[in-house]
Amino acid sequence: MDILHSVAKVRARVAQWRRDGRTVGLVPTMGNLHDGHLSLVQAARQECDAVVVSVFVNPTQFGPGEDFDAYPRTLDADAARLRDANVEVLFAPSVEEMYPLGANRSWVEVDDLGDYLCGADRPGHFRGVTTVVSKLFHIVQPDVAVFGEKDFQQLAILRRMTEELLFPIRIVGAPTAREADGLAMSSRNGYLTEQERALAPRLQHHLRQARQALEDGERDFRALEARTAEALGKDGFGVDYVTVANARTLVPAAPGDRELVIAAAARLGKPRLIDNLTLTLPAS
Ligand SMILES: Nc1ncnc2c1ncn2[C@@H]1O[C@H](COP(=O)(O)OP(=O)(O)OP(=O)(O)O)[C@@H](O)[C@H]1O
Ligand SMILES: CC(C)(CO)[C@@H](O)C(=O)[O-]
Ligand code: BAL
Repeated sequence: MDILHSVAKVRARVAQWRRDGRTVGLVPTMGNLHDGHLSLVQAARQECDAVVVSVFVNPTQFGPGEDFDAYPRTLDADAARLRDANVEVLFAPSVEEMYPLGANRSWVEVDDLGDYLCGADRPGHFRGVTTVVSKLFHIVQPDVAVFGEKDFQQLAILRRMTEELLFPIRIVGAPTAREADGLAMSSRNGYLTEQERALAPRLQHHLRQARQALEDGERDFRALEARTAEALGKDGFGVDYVTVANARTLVPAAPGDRELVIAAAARLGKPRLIDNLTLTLPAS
């Protein structure tokens, strides 16, 4: 595996692969890799002849007061894991390489799907994500790019961006990888104290309870959200949102919606954890 830091070197490597007739997969990450990231790499591996994983903590998707400076940067350990996974290229650019003119003035923004869920709590976040992912798409020009369903709204927004901006790239969503106790894997789980870590799976537990209630016939979505938020609060979470949403539009679900996502973001000590479950209601 090669670790490349410059846009020019990645472009040259991909051009060589293209001359050799090889297909290319891209897995964008912010590093501090865990088994969830590795499952994305496996998915890319299955689809493509050569895999690029990017590790870049993207400043433009962090809001003021968020953890840009503290975000774990563990490039040596990440490289070792990616080497074991037979990745061809690890692209680890500097901020200057990705934002050559300094303060960014050119943005890619999806003017939809961002009004609810994390978009409501993190103004500007998804504009930073779509901008940096567009840059990565232009640099690598992959056939396939893989993103996790754990970041459900991010995946929906990136699918929309890819389709509307006519990127000739197939977006693959990978299922959420979980710890044995159900907690969704996340780099930010590393911020949890031992006591918080023991509580953290309760987020998934309450989402499962909510899904069960829907399967059992609950149709008052707002009441279910309130009950779930209250249960999380009693467990010690600071709840940012619990929303039963239309899985396609991400708008809070209305009567008649059948493809649903139950999504939540909740703070537990330092980190803000997110998780979601999807379900399809039977036709009534
Ligand atoms: N548990 C997981 N299962 C599947 N995919 C995941 C999981 N966690 C993260 N991903 C995906 O990995 C990619 C890179 O995410 P990122 O580097 O932000 O990891 P993260 O663990 O989610 O970190 P953070 O704690 O910042 O949310 C994204 O597409 C994300 O959806
Ligand atoms: C897609 C991404 C790598 C863009 O910085 C980031 O938002 C993430 O890690 O999910
Ligand atoms: N996985 C989402 C990246 C972020 O929280 O900034």
